[in-house]
Amino acid sequence: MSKTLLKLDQVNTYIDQFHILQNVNFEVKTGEVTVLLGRNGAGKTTTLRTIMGLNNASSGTVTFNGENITKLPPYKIAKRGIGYVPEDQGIFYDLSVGENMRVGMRTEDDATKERLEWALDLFPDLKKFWKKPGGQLSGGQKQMLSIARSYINSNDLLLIDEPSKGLAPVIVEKVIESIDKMKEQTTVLLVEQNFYMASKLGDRFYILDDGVSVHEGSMTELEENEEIKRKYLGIA
Ligand SMILES: Nc1ncnc2c1ncn2[C@@H]1O[C@H](COP(=O)(O)OP(=O)(O)OP(=O)(O)O)[C@@H](O)[C@H]1O
Repeated sequence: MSKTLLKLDQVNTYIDQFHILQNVNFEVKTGEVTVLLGRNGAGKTTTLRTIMGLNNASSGTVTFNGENITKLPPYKIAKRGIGYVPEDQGIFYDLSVGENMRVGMRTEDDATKERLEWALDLFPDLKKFWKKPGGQLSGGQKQMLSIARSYINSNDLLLIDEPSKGLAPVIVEKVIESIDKMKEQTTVLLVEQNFYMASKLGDRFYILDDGVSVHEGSMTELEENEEIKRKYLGIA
C-alpha cells in the first residue's frame, strides 16, 4: 500500500456566509494521480484553494506529509512542497515566458535548472517563445507555461485545476502526455471535467456534490459505473 501524502478530514470552508465545503474527506496517495470530479459549482476549486490556504477552513484538518497545514499561510504551504496550477493559470502577462519561469523558481540550484531543461524539452513552444510576453501566448501555451512553472520546483504534490479548459483536442492530448510524464516524478491532485482526460490519467477518484464528498474509488470502477457517471457527472 502506498503512503498517504495528503489528507482532508472533515473540512468545512465558508465563503462569506455560504457554507461551500461540508465535511469534505479524502486522501491522496504518494505516486498516484487522484482526480476530483463533480458538476460546476460542486466545490472542486474551493477544495484546492483550501489546501493551499487561499480559502480558510473553518474546521477540520488538512494534513500534508504528516504535518497539520490547515492554518499555515499560502507561502508556507507552497514551501512545504505543494505546487499549484490555478484554473486561470496565474500567468504574468507583461513578463516574458522566461521571466514567468524565474519568478516561480524557489531556488536556482542545479536540480532546478535540470528540471527546467526537462520541462522545456517537454514543451518546446516555451523555449521557442522564451522572450515573448506571457499575455501573447495561445491558451494552450499559457497552460503549458503554468504547468511547467509549477514543475520546476521540487514539489511532492501538484494541484492542477482543469488543465483541459478551453483547449482544442490536440492540445488536450499534449497536456495529457505532459502530466503523464510528470506523474512519474510527482504526485498529482487533478480537478478535471473532461472525463477522457480524467480517465487517461487518474488512478483514484473522488466526487464532490454540493460541497460534500459523495463517492470514491479506483478510476476503473468509475469507468464501469454508468449510474454514478450519469448522476454526478452528467455523462454516459
Ligand atoms: N468568491 C466567491 N464568492 C462567493 N461564492 C463563491 C466564490 N467562489 C466560489 N463561490 C461559490 O462556491 C461554490 C463552489 O465553487 P467552486 O469554484 O469551488 O466550484 P467548482 O466545482 O470548482 O466549479 P467549476 O467546475 O464550475 O469550476 C459555487 O457555488 C460558487 O458560486
